[in-house]
Amino acid sequence: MSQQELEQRIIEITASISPLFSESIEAAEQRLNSLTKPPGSLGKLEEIARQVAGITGEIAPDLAKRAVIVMAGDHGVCEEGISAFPAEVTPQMVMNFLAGGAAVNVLARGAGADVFCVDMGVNADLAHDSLINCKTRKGTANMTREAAMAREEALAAIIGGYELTEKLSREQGYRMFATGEMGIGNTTASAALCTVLGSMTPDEAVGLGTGINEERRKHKVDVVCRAIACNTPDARDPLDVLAKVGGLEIAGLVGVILGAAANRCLVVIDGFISSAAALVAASIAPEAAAYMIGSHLSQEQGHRKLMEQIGLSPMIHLDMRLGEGTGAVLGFHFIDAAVRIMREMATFESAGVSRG
Ligand SMILES: O=C(O)c1ccc[n+]([C@@H]2O[C@H](COP(=O)([O-])O)[C@@H](O)[C@H]2O)c1
Ligand SMILES: Cc1cc2nc[nH]c2cc1C
Repeated sequence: MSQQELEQRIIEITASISPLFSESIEAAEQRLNSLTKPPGSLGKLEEIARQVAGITGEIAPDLAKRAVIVMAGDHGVCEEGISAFPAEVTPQMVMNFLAGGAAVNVLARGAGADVFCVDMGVNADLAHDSLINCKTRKGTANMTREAAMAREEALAAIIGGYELTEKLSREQGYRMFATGEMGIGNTTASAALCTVLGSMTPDEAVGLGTGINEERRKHKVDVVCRAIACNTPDARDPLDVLAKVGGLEIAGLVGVILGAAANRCLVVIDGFISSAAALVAASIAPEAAAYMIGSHLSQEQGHRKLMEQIGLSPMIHLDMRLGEGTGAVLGFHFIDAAVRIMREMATFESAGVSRG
């Protein structure tokens, strides 16, 4: 596809995302109020139940087909010494995902989810039967010196994530997705996205990532400032920002989120990097935000403010900061709980319990 065709495709995708079904939200609300509990007493589970109904059009949908999509990509900005780990961990962890040994594999098995691992731009030649190849380039450029990627590359990566998600939904019946990622250096790119597209200062957006100390965090703040000064991304054009200071796996996740929303699927958002992708997706297509469900609050310091800016509230607080989709997959358990409440709870009428 030419750049013009890719741009046109994004416009079409954005236009295809519909608001939630309001009648189904009302039906869910009525059902919740008929169940044997004081109104509203199941808190966020009730909110989730209404949102699930609005997304799918069903009060208690079958969400057995669920997947976590782990997008992997490398970051040229690692040259600046912004991570506690070397860049070669990205391809090494991809092989670990494919072997089933990473945290996300374990938690996905516990939540009945399938793991799809995608090479969006790992800086290595990887070959494995189960690896989905969506590589646009071998890692981004060092964004303190030039744009992380060309606009066309960012567009192609979004479309890659979109098409994968659409295919999984339409051809294989997946109805619930978790966003996952792996990319040494990607908390730096995410912090830059939050600074330009969110209303955060670099100092608020930059955290410790995989575990740097405060002195290195200060240096990371300076790296984010230099990347923004070098590229002057246009905050009114989220695709420009994504291309200049984002990442290939982040672009892939933007596509996953848009693909889920366009196909009326739930998309459960993981930690800081996934939420940065969610911010980009909501900046491109505001209607997509209604399909997002926040999972956990990451320890990465910018995450709380980022979630607030997207309008997401985390279901769980477990002091995690791993990424991979681990928090999002745990979130599946709470969505299952909300659906089960809708399906199995007795009503005041059926149980013969008096209303207040
Ligand atoms: O999801 C999070 O909130 C999160 C917070 C800190 C680190 N990570 C993971 O750690 C890697 C990025 O950290 P860093 O320090 O290399 O920028 C990347 O692979 C992420 O999946 C993830
Ligand atoms: C080992 C390791 C596993 C990860 N998973 C996601 N990010 C990660 C970063 C490191 C360093």
